[in-house]
Amino acid sequence: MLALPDVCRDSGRNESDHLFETIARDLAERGYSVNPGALPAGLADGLAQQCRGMGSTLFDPAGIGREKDRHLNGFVRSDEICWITGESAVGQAWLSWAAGLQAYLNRRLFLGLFSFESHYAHYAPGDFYKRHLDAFRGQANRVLSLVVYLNPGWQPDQGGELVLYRNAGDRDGLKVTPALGTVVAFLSEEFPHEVLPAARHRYSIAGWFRVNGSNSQRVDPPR
Ligand SMILES: O=C(O)CCC(=O)C(=O)O
Ligand SMILES: [Fe+2]
Repeated sequence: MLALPDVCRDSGRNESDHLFETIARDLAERGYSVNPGALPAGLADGLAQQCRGMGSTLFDPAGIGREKDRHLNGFVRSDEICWITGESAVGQAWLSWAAGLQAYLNRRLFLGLFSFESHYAHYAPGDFYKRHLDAFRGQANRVLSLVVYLNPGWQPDQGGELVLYRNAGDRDGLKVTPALGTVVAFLSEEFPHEVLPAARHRYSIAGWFRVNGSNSQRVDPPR
């Protein structure tokens, strides 16, 4: 078992409160927030180590869509993923950090975020995820997307950027380098985005906060 004292001792509460406030303000003003190097360093290092140490057998090819609608489509995305369930200390620290963000945003913006799901993603050199939306208005209940990057020493010429388009008509987008500790949040129904191919292995966590989608047919959360 790896010792991860920084992660467990210091959940980065004060540090994170400042970040959470920046994210809340950005979301209220423009619907997205990009924060280079903002994840508490101990947590970022622990997550970066864990996803590299897991070995490829724990990753599955990524699918498109949820539950019944899930299918594989190598034309749209070619990465592989591993859901984070909180069975390890570092997984637990991540989920508790995300729960802190959830509580903060609910207090500040009354978003009514109800559950959170997240996975590690591994893009091998050349892998990509074509332009897409994480949720469709009125259909899904994913409301806020959260991505953090786990790549120390990423160089600008190595590609692998997230391109965040400000609306359906935007063709240029805002490019985000997937460097260690960068935290990105955006409204899932509003911002099309894509992942460009990279020259090196690219590790990240992608997560989604959902509102309560329970109805007479289905009880949330689904897992
Ligand atoms: O890794 C990224 O930059 C974004 C990933 C993404 O768009 C997704 O998993 O839905
Ligand atoms: Fe996405």
